[in-house]
Amino acid sequence: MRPKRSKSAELAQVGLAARRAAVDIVEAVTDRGRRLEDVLEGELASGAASALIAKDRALVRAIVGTTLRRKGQITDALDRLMKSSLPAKAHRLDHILAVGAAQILFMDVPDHAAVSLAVTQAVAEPRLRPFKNLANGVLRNLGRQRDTILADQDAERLNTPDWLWQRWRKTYGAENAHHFAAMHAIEPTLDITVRSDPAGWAERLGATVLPTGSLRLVPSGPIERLDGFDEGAWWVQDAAAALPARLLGDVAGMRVADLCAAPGGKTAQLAAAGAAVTAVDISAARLTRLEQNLARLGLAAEIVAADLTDWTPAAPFDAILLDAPCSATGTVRRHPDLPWRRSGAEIDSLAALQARMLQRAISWLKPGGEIVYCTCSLEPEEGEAQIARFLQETPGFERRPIAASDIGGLTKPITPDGDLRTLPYHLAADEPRLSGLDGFFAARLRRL
Ligand SMILES: C[S@@+](CC[C@H](N)C(=O)[O-])C[C@H]1O[C@@H](n2cnc3c(N)ncnc32)[C@H](O)[C@@H]1O
Repeated sequence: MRPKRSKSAELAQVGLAARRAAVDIVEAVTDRGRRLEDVLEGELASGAASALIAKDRALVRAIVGTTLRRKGQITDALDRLMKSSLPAKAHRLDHILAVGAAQILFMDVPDHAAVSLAVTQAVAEPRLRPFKNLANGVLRNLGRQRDTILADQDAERLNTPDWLWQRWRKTYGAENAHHFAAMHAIEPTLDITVRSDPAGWAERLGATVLPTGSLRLVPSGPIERLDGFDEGAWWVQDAAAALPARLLGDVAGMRVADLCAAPGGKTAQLAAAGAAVTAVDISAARLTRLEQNLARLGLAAEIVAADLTDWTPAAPFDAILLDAPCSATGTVRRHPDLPWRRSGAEIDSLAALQARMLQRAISWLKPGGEIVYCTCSLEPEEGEAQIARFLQETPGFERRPIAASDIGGLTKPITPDGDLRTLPYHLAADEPRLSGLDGFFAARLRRL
């Protein structure tokens, strides 16, 4: 007969699987530079977390998110308590300690549980076993000294790697850099774009209608189970990401190119508004997602898998949206892994690619037609400076300034030149969790 396992032993087993999965994910992101979204998807589908139920999967997400959002503070706190760094062969223990520290410092997990689960993981790995007392001592001390350590830290500065901090300080000033980083510590809400009846859907989903028309909610449970998902009434899209397509105005009946379209949030907006959309992207895998998204929403578009730097359309367009590939530094709220996987070295080459794409795209526009250029970056090279240079060097185009009425009456995200510049702390609400926007830049240009 199989020996009966006690309820608490089973719970400990589940707790352990969740922590193991969290450590695997943090290791893949920080040591191997993998994207958090991809690793999470893989782990939950077939890795250590695949057997977990929804509640425990959510715990894995929460632990990993906290470990990455608070990475700087966690490293600083552990450094204060460890006399020397670990030998290379025990490097995985750094991740086990970080995941333990995230729970002790920032999560509603009893200290003794976080400590014991970390020590159990160390004991289970022969290379780490000799360090089990160290792990135990450091994490227990962390629990004791939590308040003193946290009070002594500059959280925002620590949680932003140097490359990003220096850039933001130079462009926006230290105070703004602090404000950005403060927003990055908060797990953002779910923003969705509805096809119609925002007020009705807000009521059904318990959401708020933002001034820009997007809905904002804190979902309980998986997104696919929310009301209206299966019937294609809405799609997930940050409220800032929903603005660029709106800048094209009424596109009903127009031929519109959505360039760099996948996974299709903006394609869906344009198609839902009645445009005949040609959606172009280089990535076949991402276009498959775009196709699936459109199918769920009951929307259609011409889908083209092509590299924009050598593709040419058969006929010109009435309007174009170019959502160019970029450093994505405006999306750290939703991608807390990004600052730790990037170095900023890619920004100049991305800016050069964006300029090339923009120059090609404008030649596909009918006279009098408009193009919206946008990036989800906070870096001026990919936004303001890009457009300033474009207007200086390209005759036959003018900026059509963005007005507050184009973006639901918001005035803060409009630059003196009339471009859109959303910042992570825009759209402040009383409740921090309901505040914030991704950092987007957009400019609207007209062919004369
Ligand atoms: C910011 S994402 C687009 C997001 C999308 N517009 C949306 O709203 O869902 C940038 C896209 O550019 C695509 N891309 C990158 N280089 C490209 C190229 N040379 N030609 C076409 N697409 C490219 C990427 O595959 C990626 O899907």
